[in-house]
This record gives sequence, structure tokens and C-alpha cells, in this order.
Amino acid sequence: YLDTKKPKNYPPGPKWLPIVGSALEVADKRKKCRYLYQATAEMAREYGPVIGLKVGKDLVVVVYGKHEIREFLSSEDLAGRPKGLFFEMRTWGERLGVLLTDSEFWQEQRRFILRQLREFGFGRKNMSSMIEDETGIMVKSFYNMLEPNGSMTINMECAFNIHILNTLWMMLAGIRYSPEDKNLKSLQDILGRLFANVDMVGAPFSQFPILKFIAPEVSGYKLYVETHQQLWEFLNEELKRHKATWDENNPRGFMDVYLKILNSPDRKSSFCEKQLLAICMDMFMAGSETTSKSLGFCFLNLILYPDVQKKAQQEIDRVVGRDRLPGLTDRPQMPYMECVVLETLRVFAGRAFTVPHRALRDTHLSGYFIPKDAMVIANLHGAMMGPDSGVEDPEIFRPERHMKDGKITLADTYIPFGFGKHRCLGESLARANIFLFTSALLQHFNFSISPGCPPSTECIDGVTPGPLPFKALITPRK
Ligand code: HEM
Repeated sequence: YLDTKKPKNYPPGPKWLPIVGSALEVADKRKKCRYLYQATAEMAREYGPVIGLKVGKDLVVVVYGKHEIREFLSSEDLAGRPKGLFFEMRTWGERLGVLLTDSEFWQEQRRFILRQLREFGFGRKNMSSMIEDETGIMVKSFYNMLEPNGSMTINMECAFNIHILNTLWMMLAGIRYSPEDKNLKSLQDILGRLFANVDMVGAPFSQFPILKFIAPEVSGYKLYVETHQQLWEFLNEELKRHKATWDENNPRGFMDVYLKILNSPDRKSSFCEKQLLAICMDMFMAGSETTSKSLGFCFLNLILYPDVQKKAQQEIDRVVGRDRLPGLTDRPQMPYMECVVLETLRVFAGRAFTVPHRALRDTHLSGYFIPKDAMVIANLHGAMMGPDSGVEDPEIFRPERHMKDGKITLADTYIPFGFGKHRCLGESLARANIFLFTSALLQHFNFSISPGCPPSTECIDGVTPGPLPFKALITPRK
């Protein structure tokens, strides 16, 4: 805590003060720039593309430059996950005996999850028809909400939450809830409180663990632990029900496929019930807010850019028509809608950070020394929206930028899902959800600015950026 001497050749950054390290300067810049991603972008202008910080007792390196991000995510030495208090959730899992960090265990589990996801069909129904069903239910619920005058004004930034939760829960447990279901409400409530309580640089108790003991309420620690316990218990109850009704020949979702492994005599030692629960927790944490906030950004931009909306609707009408809902098999014929999805992911992830990594051993990044156990994180703004990203007018929502000579072409700086050993596991689910939810709603409705309520283009700073609450006027298409 008191050490203010930087290791030799540590990446440049603000001065370290005793106890707080560089936390005050980060907080100050964040206040001035309003967003953490902007604060670290400003530091990159001042100190260079790799910034060396110390927050409380932790060494934290933020990577901003596009080449440096690529080098970082390709590095085997930097492929660990934070152990200590920074990533409290995993620590909490570890206390329960779950090893979800950087160990071989995670790579073994990861391969298994990927295989199941890739096959896209471990539920009773395969994944695409499951999302297509949810899309139909969502469109119906929009029609049901219309006012007697035939239109409605609703808060768009949260319109997708329950449908996203349902697709995740269908995939994990094979369960779909009605919007009124008390279990769904409780799940939503737990996740909402969990996200409100965590921050990208960790909750204050992460850097100053003493706060956990002297100020458990104020530091947020108590709420943090309670919400994790509630989510764990929620999942554990479901696991018990799954075990009681398990049928080897009729897997309902990921839990059942995993139970099959647990029941087989030659299972590997990393497979256990706690591990299964920890994976389900990770999937909820990583998959719910990211997708629903991306959809929030998508619809914010569709009402701010009516031409984009019109072009997408023309493509939907031409390829799908009005008699059936869009499906995933329509995707290859709908390049414009695909570009809307790609652009949505750019404006979302371009304001986000990767999940934190940890240096597994003393190593180097872009010539700088990174000590073992330092936490390393990339600000994806640098690659996807920053001055050396090569992206023209990065603040403008322009799906056409991903199209070259009639073909979808992605820049090598386009990395909304990261890459390397920890590349996002939910990419195909997230892309399918955004594509289907958006195209089904555009097929049926027009979205515009609600008179007197122009939406703000400012966003919420946090673990995952999101649009500020905004209203959309929704009218059925003639
Ligand atoms: C718009 C949606 C999403 C975006 C932009 C996104 C982005 C990312 C990024 C940038 C990472 C970190 C890569 C790294 O640290 O190197 C990540 C990791 C991860 N994501 Fe996603 N994600 C999304 C949706 C999802 C969904 C729907 C799921 C689950 C079904 C999911 C599951 C995960 C998991 C489990 C990891 C950790 C992988 C590992 O550590 O090996 N994500 N995601």
C-alpha cells in the first residue's frame, strides 16, 4: 500500500501516492471526462498506448492502442484471470472450491461449453428456433401494449431485458418464463442489483479490502456478497429440480448436458456441480447486460437515424415479407441488417473494456515490463473508435461502413468480442439475438423520437456502457 516506487520499465502513467496509488487521478479524470473509457483514452494521449496504474494495492495496466491490444490479447503470459479481490465474484467461487480462474480447468470447461454452443442444439429445441419463438412472443407483447390510439411510447433501453434473460435461461436450463412470473422478476431483480453494485475498476472494497470489515454496508461489500449468494441459490434450486427430473435422452438445456457428464464414470476431475453453477453464473453475468444494452444502443440509433431504419425495413420486406417472422436462415440474404448488428456492436463495445486479465508470470508488453499478477485490461475504444482506429466519423451510426463492394468486410480492429484464449463464448448467441429481435420488431413497427422527449446520446458509465433511459414512439407499420 505504501510503496510508491514503480517497477523498472513499468508502463508510464500517473504518479503513485501512498495507499491510493493512482486512484485519485483516475477518479479525477473520470469525473472530468464523465466516462471511464474516455478518462483512460485521455491518459493514453498523455502517457502512451499502454498505461501503468496502481489502484490501492493492485497493479493495473490499461491497454488502449490498437496494435498493443492485439499483442495483449494474443499473449499467453497475459491470459490469466484476476485472482484476488478485484474479481470478487470469482474469488467468491474459489472460496466454494470452484477453480474458474486461469487454470487448465477453465480451458477444459471452456472447450466443453464452446462445443455445446457451437452445436447449437443442446436443448429440446435447437437454439435458433428457441430464439425465433422468443422473438414471436416479444412482437406479440408489443402489439398488446399498444394504446387505443394505435401507438405507444415506451422506455426502449430496458424493453429487451426479459427476452434476453429468457434466451439465456432457455439455453442453460430449458426454461422460459412469462413476463409476470415471480421467478423471472426475482432473477431480474438480483441481476439488476448485482450490476448496479459493480464497477469496471471494481467496487471500492476490491482495492481496499479493509473496507469489507470496517464498512461492509457503505463499501457495498454486504450487498455484493448477498446478491451473489441469491443468484447462486436461485441456480442451485434449479439444479436440484433438474437432478430430480433428469432424463438422459431428453436434455432440456446446458444443465442437463452437464449432468450427463457428471453421471458418466470417466468424467474429468474439473467437472463438478459447483463448477456447473459457476458457469451458469458467468453466463448470466456476461450475457444479460451486454446484449440488452447493445439492443438499447441499436434502437437509440434507429430512431436517431430514420434512413437506416427505412433501409433495414426495405430489406426485411424484400427478403422475408410480412407473412412470417425473420429467421436465422434469412441472414445471408440480409447483409444490410447484418451491418446494423455489426454497427450496434461497434458503438456498444467501442465504449467498453475487455474482462480483466492477469499476468501469469513476469512478462513484457510493447517493450514495457508487466510484473506477475498485474491486472491487464483493454479499453476497446482505442481499437474501435479512437483516433488511431482508422474508423471515419466514429460517433456516427453508419452500417454501410462494414460493406465493401457489396460484401461485408470487417476491419482488423473490429474486435467487439475480443480474441485469443478468452474470446467471448456467447458471440453467436448475442449476434443471433440482436439480429432476430431487431429485424422482427422493424418488420412490424416504426420507431421514432417521442414528441417532446428527444433522446440523449450520453450514456451510462459502468461495467458495460448503456444508453441513458429514452423513450420511443412506436407505431405499427401499415
Ligand atoms: C453484445 C454482446 C456481447 C459482447 C459485446 C461480449 C463481449 C465480450 C468480451 C469483449 C469478452 C472478453 C474477452 C477477453 O477478456 O479477452 C467476453 C468474454 C466472455 N463472454 Fe461475452 N460478450 C457478449 C455477450 C455474451 C453472451 C450472450 C454470453 C453468454 C451466453 C457471453 C459469455 C462470455 C463469457 C463466458 C466470457 C469469458 C470467456 C473466458 O474468460 O474464456 N458473452 N465477452
